[in-house]
Parts: sequence; C-alpha cells; structure tokens
Amino acid sequence: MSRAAAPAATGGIEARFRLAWPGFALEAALQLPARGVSALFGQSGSGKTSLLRCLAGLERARDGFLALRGEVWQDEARGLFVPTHRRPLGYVFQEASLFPHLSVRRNLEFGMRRVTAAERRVSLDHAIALLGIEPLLERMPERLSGGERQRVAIARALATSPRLLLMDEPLAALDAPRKAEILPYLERLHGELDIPVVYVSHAAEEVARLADHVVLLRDGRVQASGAIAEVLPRLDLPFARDEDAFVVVEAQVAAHDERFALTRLEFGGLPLWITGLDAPLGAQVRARVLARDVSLALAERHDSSILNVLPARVVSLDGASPGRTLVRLDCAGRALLARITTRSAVQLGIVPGMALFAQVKGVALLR
Ligand SMILES: Nc1ncnc2c1ncn2[C@@H]1O[C@H](COP(=O)(O)OP(=O)(O)OP(=O)(O)O)[C@@H](O)[C@H]1O
Repeated sequence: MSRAAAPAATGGIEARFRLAWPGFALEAALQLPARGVSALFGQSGSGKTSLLRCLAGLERARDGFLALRGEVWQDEARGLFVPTHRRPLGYVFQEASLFPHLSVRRNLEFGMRRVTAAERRVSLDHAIALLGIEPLLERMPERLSGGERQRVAIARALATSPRLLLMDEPLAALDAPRKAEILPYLERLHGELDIPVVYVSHAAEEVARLADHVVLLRDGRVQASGAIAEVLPRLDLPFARDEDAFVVVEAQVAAHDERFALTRLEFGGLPLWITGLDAPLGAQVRARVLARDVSLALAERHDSSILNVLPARVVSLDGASPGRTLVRLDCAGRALLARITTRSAVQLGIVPGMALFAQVKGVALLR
C-alpha cells in the first residue's frame, strides 16, 4: 500500500470530497479527531452514507483527498487512490452480513486472515471479550438474534485490526431493547480501543451517548463539525430547536451521599447532584441536561425542591417557537440550554451578558 506522508495531514482524519449525482451533490471538507467516535448526523438524504462510502473508498470523489493519521489514502491531485480492499478499515452495516454457512467462530477467523501478525492491533480474544460473544462462538448466524448478529459483525470488523472503523447506522434495524443491549458494548470500544470510529446515525440519543465529535450534514454539506459539547448547544443548529433539546456535560464523580442515594458530580468546579451512581470517585461520566428541565432565576434560591442551582451567564437567546425562548448559558465555561416561556424571558429582562442562576430539575446519566 502506498502510504506517503500527507502534505497537510493532521494527527486525525482529514477529508475533502466532492460528488455530483443528478439531484444530489456532496461537498464536504472535514477534520476529525484521531481518537473516539465522530458521528455523522443529519436527516435522511443529507449524505451521511455517501460520505462514509467516500471514506471507505467505495465512492471515488474525483478530486478527493483523505489522510488518516498522516497516511494518505486518496490524493487525486497526485493520482493516488488506495482501493477499499487495501485500506485497513472495518465497515459495519445496518444489517450484519455474516457468512451464513460459517459458525460465529469461523466468521471471526475469516476476518483475522486478512491481516499479517505485524499488522495485528486487536487480538481475536480481545474482540470477542469486548463484544461479549464468547457464548455464541459455536452458533450458526441463523440462530443469533439481530443484536447478537450485530455484535458478531462488529467483532469481525475489529478482528481485521482496522485503523479506522466505519459504522453505518449499526443499530437502526434493531428494536429498542436490542439497541439498549448493544450500546454498552459500543461505549466500551470507545474507552478501550485506539481506533477512530466514524458512526452514521440519525438518532440524537445514540449520538449523545457515543459521540465525542459531531458532524452535522445537510443537503450534502457540512453544517457544523465540532466537539459534541460545542455543537449541541448552538442555537443556530436544529439540535437546540428539537422538542427534546439537550446538552451533554462531561463531569467527574466527586462524592456519594448514601443517606439520600445521591451522587455529586463536578464540572468546572460546580456541583451537579444526580441519582446515586455506582461509580468510583474520580470516574469521568457524561450526563444529559434537557433544555426544558432548566429554569432561570435572578437570585440564588434554595427554597424549592430543585437541588441543582448553578451560577450562570446568558450567552444568547433565540425565539425557538411561538411563546418559547431558548437561552444559551455559560456555566463555569460549559454550555447549558434553558427553554423558558417568552413571557418569563421578557418579565425577567433576560439579555446576553446577564448573570443569573440556572435551576436544573433533572440530570440523566448517559455513560
Ligand atoms: N450511487 C448514487 N447515485 C445517485 N444518487 C445517489 C447515489 N447514492 C446516493 N444517492 C443520493 O444521494 C443522496 C444522499 O444519500 P445518502 O444515502 O448518502 O443519504 P443519508 O444521509 O445516508 O440518508 P439515510 O439516512 O436515508 O440513509 C440521496 O438523495 C440519494 O438518493
């Protein structure tokens, strides 16, 4: 494989693709981090799968460029295009495509054969353990549930020791309980593997749990690309206008209050109480705060049942829908959203720059 150094390569993924089909054009220039999960998010037809296929080399953008951690896989300006089968990548589709005539173990071993010992980055045992599929090894694919099949497909992709893992809505074909069964495994990949994952989804909940970086696509163009904590609270993007708009808060477990079954998280030096967690002190967690669960007060009040009252500053406001105002807040350097009635916004005289208190009614743990 040709792996010349990229002229403008970053430590992560650098990609530029343009495709033009009748009725649809993809025009995307992206820089994604070298670690963690980058979610491609957008409505049906926005170009998520097309972009993923460009990353895989399944679509060849005429003047495309792609470099991963300094290795150039495509640079059409120099006539360079590494074909898909020579790219060290794993691709997981919506429907697991296992070989029906091979047992789970043989399916996994088939994946292993594609890499030499020197290129091995994930052992078969490690892939099996990460996806929890040890008990399934001797089964034939037809005797697996949808969720189990997908876990095997992910393990098989990992067993090829990819340098990049591409996942196209891997949970979309599963019902809610199967989804819930797989998500913890996907989260584990995140923590335990040093392989960047590009994950296509149109489910905000999945993105919130898994993604570190979000690319929002619209009509084939990148509308926003950035860390999840930066993209979700942007008032100019559709996330914030969603009925269930929320932000994610990365926090640390600071204390447990056993008497009241509560845990105190800390972010930016501020406390955030949450229902008691079974997590060690110092553990990093990700929590979700819904915009509709945040109300605003001009004075710090502790005469209500709300436990979390945080000092905040108003960054910006937006008329979300008739009668409602979205307020973006800065809380110790982190963004929170509050959705209040426009009447309250007017009565309280809320304007950018104002110091006030955010009363957070509910905090849910994501991971
Ligand atoms: N090979 C192709 N030739 C022509 N048009 C195509 C081709 N592949 C995709 N398209 C069109 O490109 C657009 C984007 O499709 P794509 O599958 O990338 O969107 P998506 O965001 O992944 O959608 P979904 O969430 O529904 O899977 C669509 O209008 C689709 O019809």
